[in-house]
Amino acid sequence: MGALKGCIFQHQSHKSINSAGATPFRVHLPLRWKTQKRPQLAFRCSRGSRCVGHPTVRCAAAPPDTKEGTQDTREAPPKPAKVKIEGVQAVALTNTVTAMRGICNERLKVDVEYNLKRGTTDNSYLIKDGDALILIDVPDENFADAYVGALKDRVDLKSIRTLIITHLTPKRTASLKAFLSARGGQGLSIHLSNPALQLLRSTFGKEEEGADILSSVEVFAAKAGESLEVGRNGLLQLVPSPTPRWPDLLMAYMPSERLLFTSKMFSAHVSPVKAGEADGEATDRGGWECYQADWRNFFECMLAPVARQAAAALDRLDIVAAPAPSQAAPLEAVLSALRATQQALEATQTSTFGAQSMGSAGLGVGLVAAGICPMHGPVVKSSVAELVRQYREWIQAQVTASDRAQISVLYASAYGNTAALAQGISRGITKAGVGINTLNLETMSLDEVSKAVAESAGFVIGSPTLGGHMPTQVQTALGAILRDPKAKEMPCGVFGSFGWSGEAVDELEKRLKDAGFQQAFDPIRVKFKPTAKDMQIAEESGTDVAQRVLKKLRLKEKQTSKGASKAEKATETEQAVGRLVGALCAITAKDDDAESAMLASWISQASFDPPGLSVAVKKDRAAEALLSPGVKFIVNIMAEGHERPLMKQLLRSFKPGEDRFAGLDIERSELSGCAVLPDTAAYLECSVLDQMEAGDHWVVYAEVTDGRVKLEGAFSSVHHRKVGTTY
Ligand SMILES: Cc1cc2nc3c(=O)[nH]c(=O)nc-3n(C[C@H](O)[C@H](O)[C@H](O)COP(=O)(O)O)c2cc1C
Repeated sequence: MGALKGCIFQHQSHKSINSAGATPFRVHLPLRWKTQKRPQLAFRCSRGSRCVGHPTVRCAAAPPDTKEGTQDTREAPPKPAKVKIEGVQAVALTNTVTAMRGICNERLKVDVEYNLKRGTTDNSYLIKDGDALILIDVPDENFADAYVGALKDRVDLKSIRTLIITHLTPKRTASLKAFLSARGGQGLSIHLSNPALQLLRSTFGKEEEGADILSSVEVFAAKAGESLEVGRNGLLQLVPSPTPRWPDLLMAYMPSERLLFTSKMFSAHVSPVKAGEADGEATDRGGWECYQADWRNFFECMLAPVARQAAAALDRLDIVAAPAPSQAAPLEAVLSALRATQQALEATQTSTFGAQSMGSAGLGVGLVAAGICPMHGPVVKSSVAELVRQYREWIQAQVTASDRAQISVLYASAYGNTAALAQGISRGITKAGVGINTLNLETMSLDEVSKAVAESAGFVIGSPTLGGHMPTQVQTALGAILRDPKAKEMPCGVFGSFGWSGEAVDELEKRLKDAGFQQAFDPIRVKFKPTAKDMQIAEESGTDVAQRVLKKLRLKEKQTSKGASKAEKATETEQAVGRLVGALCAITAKDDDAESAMLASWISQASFDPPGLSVAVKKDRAAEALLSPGVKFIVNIMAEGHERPLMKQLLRSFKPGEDRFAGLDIERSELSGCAVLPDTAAYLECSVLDQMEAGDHWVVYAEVTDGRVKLEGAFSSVHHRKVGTTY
């Protein structure tokens, strides 16, 4: 072993790492793996000799603690589940624009962090340019074959002369490769942002075949304010819109059709297409009422952590929603109405959202959008005004929360597993009404990390275990935190994904503990990809750390104000609201291996036929995540005189992911698998149909699909209060 200088792995398999004996090695790895298709890992042996990289070198050394040929007991990472493709559908949006979308209607367990319960679509758009065509985007690699096939059936690939790429990832370069291999590069120009161009060159362009095809393509880095000509009189304006999450994001606006191609912005992971729907049939029926929860969820996962930058990107676009069409009106009708009103709009610069013209970068005037064409989910037609207005409100709420208190979420992640946990934690923090500053340590300087922590009221730090350690970037960030005396006063937490030993999280925990830091939740250690339960724990941990931060803030505020009780301080209105009563219930919900329960009295019957009810769920409740449309849950209605043990059980504080029913004699519903609690008056099986934001709560509307009376003759337990400011 001593003679071994190092080894290059051409294939990124854990088995090969194991057989080379990763344990005594120091791993120097490019954290940009996720942006590389087949990464080469440079190892350095524990004696410090630098690895001499050569792609044909193969490491033949046996690990020191196993005999050659003995079976390796370390676990290989689970294979990612294959996404089931429904097909690729072409839908004409106008006479010149057709949406081509790859459809997946099943629940995507592989992407549990995005809560993909209603499938998703991967959209691209074909624009008629005289006799030629412009293509906007190629889909994820899962759709590559079906997509190129569908495109070939529809058009002569050679007639596509321009390709605009609004966002590029390694998985999209795979589809690009399929497209270019089928078409050839001659006579094609590609427009993309500068960061996307760098990625294209460093991945696809490095492969022999890729470099060959690319050499015949004209590639342009898009500049702000740049326009491409479309047809005789039309234009397509390109708007680079970088955010920290998507530094390469590019949007495009087509004034002649008033269509805005927004890439990831205004996307939703939901499939608006029913199975078996043919080309041209889909109309993306419905708008805000159908997809609001999906748009919101996408925003919370992807944009809430970078709200300030998202605000800047939105300002740059300065979208002015066109007057909303009636739901059934075809887009064409709206467009002609728009043509008549646009001049007036441009002259006054008054937006539909009030006098909020925010000054666009590079485009001069507000963009009148009759349709928003995103990368995922439905084309936004009837809900442009609503969606844009809500985006502004969500962003504003996030910025306001950050102004009050902010938590830094610091992480590095080579394969996205630790990143997924960071996402879950961030969601939990947002739910509690605290701002977040998410920092991918791979791309941040030490100064930026120190500044972010100094401006925060709490922090969480996450790391994968690689070669028995945390990567250098995490080590460095941890060093900066340990040196900051103010950081020691902050609620904090650690998390990370690992394969077999998981030293990184242990080390993070130990070093913070030894230095006297207060960790708000138990370390989150997840083997490879997080399950639904792991994500639940991550989310609840995020809420825990945020609530600690808020508690500290409230304590500070209390010290500066004279302390009277809530009831004494209540206004007459608040006392009057407190006269509203409800039945005392316990909601039990289950989603895959994640489960939760909560005490609830804000439940009312809301429909006779079919029977339906509404439940108000506080936004920072753990169970909130399990009450999204499509989910089943049970309302256990407590019986007068029997409520105490259940209340005692459910009102104690639980650790993230802790079993809420330990010690209770519960039964399981055959219909939903949810817990049926003992000694209740009755229970109702419910299915969530809709969700509406209502102040600091979500109002969930659910259909009652079944029910049982358990204690014949028992009265329901009623919850009385003094004021309307608490339950
Ligand atoms: C080169 C390499 C070395 C690794 N070394 C370890 C290790 O020493 N111990 C361990 O528990 N897991 C190890 N793993 C497994 C990773 O920790 C695991 O894949 C984890 O899910 C990565 O998290 P991420 O997706 O956030 O990067 C290693 C993986 C690779 C590719």
